[in-house]
Amino acid sequence: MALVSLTNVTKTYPAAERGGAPVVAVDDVSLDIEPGDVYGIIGYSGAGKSTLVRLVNALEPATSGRITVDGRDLTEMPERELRGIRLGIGMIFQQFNLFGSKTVWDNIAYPLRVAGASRAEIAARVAELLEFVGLADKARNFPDQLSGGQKQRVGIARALATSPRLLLADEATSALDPETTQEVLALLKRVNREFGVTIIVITHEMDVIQSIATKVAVMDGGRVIEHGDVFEVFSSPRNPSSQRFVATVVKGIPSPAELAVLRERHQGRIVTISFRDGDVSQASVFLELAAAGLEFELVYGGINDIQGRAFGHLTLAIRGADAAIDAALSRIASRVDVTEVD
Ligand SMILES: Nc1ncnc2c1ncn2[C@@H]1O[C@H](COP(=O)(O)OP(=O)(O)OP(=O)(O)O)[C@@H](O)[C@H]1O
Repeated sequence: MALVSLTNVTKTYPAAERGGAPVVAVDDVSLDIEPGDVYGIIGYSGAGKSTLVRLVNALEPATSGRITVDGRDLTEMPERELRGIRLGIGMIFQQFNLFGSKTVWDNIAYPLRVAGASRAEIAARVAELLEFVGLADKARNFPDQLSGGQKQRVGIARALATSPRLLLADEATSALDPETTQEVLALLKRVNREFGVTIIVITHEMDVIQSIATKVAVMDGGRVIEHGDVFEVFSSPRNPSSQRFVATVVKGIPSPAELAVLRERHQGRIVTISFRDGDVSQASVFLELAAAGLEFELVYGGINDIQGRAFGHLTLAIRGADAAIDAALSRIASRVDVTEVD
């Protein structure tokens, strides 16, 4: 059974001005998040990602549709029970949201106190979590004595205090530099693997998804326009809008401006060939072109790695008789994706 299940969920906000149109922040979204998933939700600013998280976290009610967490329907649940649901969901934020006047220890202890844990339980759990996030020596420090990465590790420890099954991370690494981002992502991976916590990661940073998510949903205008296995969605996005989004982060796809430069610099037909792990080898493509007597050079390219599986794009300038190029490309296109730039 899915841990989080959304069925035809819509969230509408009233118009900001009188007479204006209401804002449909989440539009008819259906999504299942299975136990153990690290589920990425991506999309440009305003796509509806944060709203979706607030609905799952029961901070706001959906306008229509059904949301279940752990099999329990949030839609009709009284406030008292919703509070219990919220306790079972950890949350980390871009700005960390730590209590500045409390020590690291007290920040992590806070949710346990709210949940009514005993002094001994709190002491044991906080010590365990400090050890887990590698901050045992910072217990008595205050948040403003910590680096951004350390603050987020405290945020993670606090979110895990009540042993939630689900962790929501809303732009949790967006305020961090690339190296610290990788450290925090590695910690989230451990949270998922060692504690079996299901994680929903909201981000506009595709490299975050690439490094930790197993599944991804792409949102645009409140709708989920594509979802599935990260490798599948990133290596062959089907929806034109997700293709544009993916192209901005995937290595090897020239932007329109770069293509214009390539066309100026190189003679011949410009063709991008996309490879996926397990597809045909690059060598066989080059051999095919050479066997057809065509001259070609590699003018742009890149290989991406998503959790050990590779895919990439190579752009070639090919010169020779048009008919020979057409014949070679059609043979190649029967085995890999070929896109000619016109
Ligand atoms: N409380 C609110 N009242 C009115 N409109 C809202 C409210 N919250 C969000 N919206 C609108 O809903 C849409 C989706 O916003 P949301 O914050 O969910 O997007 P997002 O994908 O998380 O964007 P970002 O990455 O910038 O946070 C936007 O048009 C936003 O202006």
